[in-house]
Amino acid sequence: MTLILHGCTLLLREHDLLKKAEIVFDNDITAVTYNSKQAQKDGMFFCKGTHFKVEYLKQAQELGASTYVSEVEYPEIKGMNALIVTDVQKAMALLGAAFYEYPQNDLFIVAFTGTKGKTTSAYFTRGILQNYTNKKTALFSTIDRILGPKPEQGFKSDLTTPESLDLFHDMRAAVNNGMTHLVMEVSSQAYKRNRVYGLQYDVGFFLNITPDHIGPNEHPNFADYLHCKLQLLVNSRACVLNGDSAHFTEIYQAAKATTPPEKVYVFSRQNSPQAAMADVTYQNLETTLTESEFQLTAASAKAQALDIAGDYKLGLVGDFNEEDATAAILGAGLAGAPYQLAKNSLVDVHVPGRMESITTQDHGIIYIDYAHNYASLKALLSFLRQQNPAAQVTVVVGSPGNKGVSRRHDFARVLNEFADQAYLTTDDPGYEDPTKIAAEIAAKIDPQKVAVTTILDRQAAIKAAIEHNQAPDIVVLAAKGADAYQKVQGVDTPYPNDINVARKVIQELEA
Ligand SMILES: CC(=O)N[C@H]1[C@@H](OP(=O)(O)OP(=O)(O)OC[C@H]2O[C@@H](n3ccc(=O)[nH]c3=O)[C@H](O)[C@@H]2O)O[C@H](CO)[C@@H](O)[C@@H]1O[C@H](C)C(=O)N[C@@H](C)C(=O)N[C@H](CCC(=O)O)C(=O)O
Ligand SMILES: Nc1ncnc2c1ncn2[C@@H]1O[C@H](COP(=O)(O)OP(=O)(O)OP(=O)(O)O)[C@@H](O)[C@H]1O
Repeated sequence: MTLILHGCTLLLREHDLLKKAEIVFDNDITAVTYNSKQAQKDGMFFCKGTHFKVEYLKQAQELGASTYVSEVEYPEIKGMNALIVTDVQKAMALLGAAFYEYPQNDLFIVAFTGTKGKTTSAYFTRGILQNYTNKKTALFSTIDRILGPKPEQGFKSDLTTPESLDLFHDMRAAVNNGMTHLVMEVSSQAYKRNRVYGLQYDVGFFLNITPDHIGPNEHPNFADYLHCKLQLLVNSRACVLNGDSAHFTEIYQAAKATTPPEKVYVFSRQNSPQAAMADVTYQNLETTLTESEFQLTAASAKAQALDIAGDYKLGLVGDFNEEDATAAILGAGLAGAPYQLAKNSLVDVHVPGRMESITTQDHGIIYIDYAHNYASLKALLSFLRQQNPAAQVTVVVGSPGNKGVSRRHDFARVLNEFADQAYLTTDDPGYEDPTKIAAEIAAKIDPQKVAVTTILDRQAAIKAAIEHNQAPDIVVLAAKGADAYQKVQGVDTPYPNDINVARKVIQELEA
């Protein structure tokens, strides 16, 4: 793949991004990168980021990069073309898409944003579309990125939504691997950082929004968080909205502003206030310990045309999973997948670390779930309370360091509302002291309502919680899902994951 330098300046000018172009020699660009260590001969290097240093640009030049794109000039760098732009992230997304020859044009893209449920909905949608497309659906999720059918074409994700260059690189790889569809998660950071600038989706979902990701490295306030998320709708050819989301009026307005009404779909719970205007409603039929059954009704003519109404079964419990599954059925339906195929596919979908359960002989049921903010932990615990009114609920939980600091008090609040016992432990402490994080959670827990024990060693905390639990009581291992590491002092320290730890503890206890 090649970019012509003159073409780059034209593209940047067209988007009013180019401040200045210093062309030393007019060569073709044969590589693009933002990582100096990966720079190549005749490559284009993007100078971006909070911790950027001129040494990186020097290294890129030494490795052969001939052009740099930057918001500031580096006069000390001689013998390189310089494209000075007003926004390097936007420039990188535009030039990245051009370099990889617009792979998005060869993919039907279903995109999800929302505070909660992106990964689950993406997995459900892909589960259906894999059968509909004969295994030609790629996935860009928080858990993993799957670019093709072979095991080596999938890997663990570092970000929910990758940097633009990685995004377009991976889309191109997916197309080259024969993929025709892509299901992807779009984080608010992706818009804040222009990782998806210029990208259009065939179907864009707004699942829900509650305060989260507000802090020094993320969003300055809730208004900014909502604004970033709404951008997804402006860039979607068809929009699907959860009518039960907070801020629905603003969400609906954003969708209507740029998408014709016949391409805007609303879904809601059947008994919700928005049901009257919803195109699709859903209601629970039956829930067991491991399965839930629900019914989807198509109210409007455009929803009926999709052929998705009927009864469905999920191998995952939790009323929030029915919400995510309804979204997925609509997304797959808009891609063409009909009812029977969706029904048969959905029942088999497994989402790593989301509502996994282990039924023990003597120690009750253990639930492992990724709930890691107020809204998701509340959704999880209120559901389990409602399903098991006679059970005592023990929660093993910690809160991360250096981000989402408000979660500490939020966790205390939700534990006060729904738990009987809490084991406070370690969860990605980063550069903070986990003892201090646990103490901050504990300080807001009402000891009259919740018995608190702090055990920083996560495996030991899980063991203690399960050991002391008896049927019909429940243990919830919250917030880490299937994470296979703890982030400690900037290092991803291997951790066997909560599911494996729980299995091992139960095996030892019941041997
Ligand atoms: C705040 C944020 O979005 N930061 C991301 C951003 O960092 P940055 O652009 O500031 O880059 P930096 O780390 O300061 O490094 C500066 C630059 O020097 C380059 N470099 C560095 C070293 C070197 O030797 N040579 C070199 O060229 C780096 O490649 C980089 O381009 O670009 C990096 C990739 O280049 C990301 O890894 C990093 O994500 C950080 C780790 C992160 O945690 N981001 C979170 C907040 C995030 O994006 N989360 C969302 C989900 C949350 C949500 O729902 O909003 C996500 O999509 O994952
Ligand atoms: N629709 C929903 N509403 C509220 N909570 C949900 C919903 N769907 C899932 N959850 C809860 O949130 C947790 C995370 O779900 P999921 O990974 O699908 O969300 P996400 O949007 O990808 O989250 P994150 O951005 O934190 O990675 C689940 O383990 C579950 O407890």
